[in-house]
Amino acid sequence: MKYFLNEKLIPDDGSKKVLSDLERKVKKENIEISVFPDIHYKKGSSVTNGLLTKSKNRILTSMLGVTNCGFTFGKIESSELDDQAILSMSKSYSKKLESYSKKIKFSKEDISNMFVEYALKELDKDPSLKDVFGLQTKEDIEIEFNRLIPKKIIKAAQVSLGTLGGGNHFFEIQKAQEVYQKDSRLNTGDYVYILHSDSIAVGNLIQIYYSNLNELWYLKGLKRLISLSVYRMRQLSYFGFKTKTLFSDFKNTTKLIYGKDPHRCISSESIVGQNLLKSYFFASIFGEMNRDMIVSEFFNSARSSNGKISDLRFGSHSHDSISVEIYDGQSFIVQRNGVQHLKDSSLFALPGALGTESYIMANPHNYSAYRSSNHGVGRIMDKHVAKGAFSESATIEKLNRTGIKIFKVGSGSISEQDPDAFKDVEQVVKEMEHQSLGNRFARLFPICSLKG
Ligand SMILES: Nc1nc2c(ncn2[C@@H]2O[C@H](COP(=O)(O)O)[C@@H](O)[C@H]2O)c(=O)[nH]1
Ligand SMILES: [Mn+2]
Repeated sequence: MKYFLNEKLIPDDGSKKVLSDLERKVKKENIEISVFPDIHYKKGSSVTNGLLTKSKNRILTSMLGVTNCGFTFGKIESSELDDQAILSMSKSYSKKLESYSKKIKFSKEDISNMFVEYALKELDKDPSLKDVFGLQTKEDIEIEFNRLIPKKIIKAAQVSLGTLGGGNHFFEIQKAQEVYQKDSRLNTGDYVYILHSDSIAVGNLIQIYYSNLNELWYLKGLKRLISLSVYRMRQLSYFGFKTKTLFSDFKNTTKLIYGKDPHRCISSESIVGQNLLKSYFFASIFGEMNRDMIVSEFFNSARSSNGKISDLRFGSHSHDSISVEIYDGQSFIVQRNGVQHLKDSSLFALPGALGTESYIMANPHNYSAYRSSNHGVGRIMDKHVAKGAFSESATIEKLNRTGIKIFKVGSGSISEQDPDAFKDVEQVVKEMEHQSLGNRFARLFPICSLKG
């Protein structure tokens, strides 16, 4: 186990036990585990947040989730901006964003074409994936997309593209308080947006198709029974008729969807393993499409009231992923759960918590950390614990005192996001510098948050 943190940053929340169980279970599978400073326990999950696993060819099912949760961030460029203008453009965009949910805004053809265009771009950025996936041309992508992605998922994409999703997803505008490194891209007083969202409905459906359905645990009674039966039927149709791996790769397909062990592994070289990698790749593309859509809609909406305003994008980094990566000339399966894949980017976002300081960090390109860093500070209280510890009104009052303006666009709880449920950002940033995971580039403070 590789630790990129001081032990003091491991909260007393059960994560140590989860880690040792995981280590014991995967010992024989030859999987290397790295732990990052945002480590924390997540109710219902058999792994902690802040984990990266690397293996020659094993897909560890407990590390799979709704793929491409990530941060997209950049500077809002305009010569005439102040806090009031930011608040007014955010308020009008929040109304728009709220009204997007449940509306079909794109045709099936639009969605399929966007998937293919984004896939082409991704493969051009990382040409080694073309060989890994056997996707050399646009036609190859179209064939594999149609073979692996069911109509149900296209429909989900039609409805959800451009929406924020729930939970702790947010779109925040922050103001630079201090810029530590001389750089023409950012000055004190500039405004920065940070968007946190994932592949929402698309990623959720892919995750459910390729799982043993244990994630339906949170449903109760009849609802659970009905959902289980519906999804089992969908899986049987997907693996029996659409991809047919129930016949061509019976052993791995049944291990994947019926196996009880949360830490079961399947080979990435098996037929179902290959399909899984490509399906998660397409789901991950939706995460990117969606964050791009949200950001561009914000700027479109802001332009209607503010004229000259533009997006100076700093980066977009997923922190929940499964990918094939080359290290020292060899390819590996790398899975990240709450760990940002920074690749060659110069900057990355490090949000603190709602109503607290955040940072833009410079990427030290740490090869031993697989060009990765933690994706935030991490919790000291899991969501359900925070919900019990803080009332909705007490958290709102606490946030009001910080001066942040909150525009609610979803039905997520605010007390779950209470700033006191998170680790201290200064302590985490200091540790990141110590571990060569990132260097301070700019310190930010939020003006407003559009909350999912
Ligand atoms: N600025 C904000 N930062 C937040 C908020 N909620 C969480 N966080 C930070 O981001 C990561 C992301 O969490 P995860 O759900 O992807 O695990 C978390 O560790 C915090 O540091 C917020 O509302 N605003
Ligand atoms: Mn996330």
